[in-house]
Amino acid sequence: MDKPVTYFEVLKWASSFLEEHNKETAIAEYLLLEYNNWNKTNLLLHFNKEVPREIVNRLKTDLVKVSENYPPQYLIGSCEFYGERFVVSEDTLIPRPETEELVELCLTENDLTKKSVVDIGTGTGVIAVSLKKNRPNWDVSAVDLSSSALEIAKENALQLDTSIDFYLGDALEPVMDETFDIIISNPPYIGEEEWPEMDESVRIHEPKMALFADNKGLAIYEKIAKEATKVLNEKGKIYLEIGYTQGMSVVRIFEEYFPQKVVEVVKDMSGHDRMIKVY
Ligand SMILES: C[S@@+](CC[C@H](N)C(=O)[O-])C[C@H]1O[C@@H](n2cnc3c(N)ncnc32)[C@H](O)[C@@H]1O
Repeated sequence: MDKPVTYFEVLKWASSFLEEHNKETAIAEYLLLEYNNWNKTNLLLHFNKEVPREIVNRLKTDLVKVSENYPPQYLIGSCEFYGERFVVSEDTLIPRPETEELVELCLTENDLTKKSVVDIGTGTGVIAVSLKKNRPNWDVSAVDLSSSALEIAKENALQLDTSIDFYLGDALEPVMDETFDIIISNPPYIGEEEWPEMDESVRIHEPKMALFADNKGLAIYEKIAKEATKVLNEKGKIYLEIGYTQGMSVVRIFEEYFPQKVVEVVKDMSGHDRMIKVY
């Protein structure tokens, strides 16, 4: 890789490097697109063009880190979510496509009229910011237990020109003197016993506070349910992301606290139980 190379050649070389290290070969294309701020068509149009030396060097360095299980999104420092670009850091969970489905569900079921909304465990702020972007009349609050994650969320809200009230604290505790039409959350829901099965890049590099909850990952739902009884408006709704095995357990928790409401499991695009809707 020391003599001039084309994008085609560099992609081929990077893909085989990743394959040798049991990593997804698509990461090579992802990195090249991100460095250049290109889409796939731009890359195709550059296939036979020479790659600048600084890009070859950056790719080499980054591929070594990826081979050591470092998440590529942290190398780039940002990622796309629901059509917008969000800053990410090691202090925040990397937003997942399943969470875009949670945002989509909430937007599909709720119109533009003014509503008060709270996002619990906002992380990068992806849920809160995406809702505010698409429903400018909503008053959106967001809570996180991590002050460093909250700083990233504030930066994203500012960059994406959205006004959100941020609170540092535990679940709904900082907003107990308010009431809400919608409570939404992608909380930490992994139980400690699932730890060994998790991908090393997640285990080592993503923040534990964003991943784990006690009692097989159910403790946070219990806390949210209990506190929500005090702040959810009579006709209010709750939208939650869940682990794909947790459907019935989370339904039982919310049925206990909200016996007057319907509690439903919603599947994601892969057909897994992924969300809970309380209405
Ligand atoms: C699974 S991440 C979700 C981040 C972001 N909402 C997303 O969907 O990408 C969970 C977030 O909840 C925060 N968190 C963990 N326990 C919390 C608690 N008890 N109260 C508030 N936030 C909490 C973590 O710091 C983390 O940012």
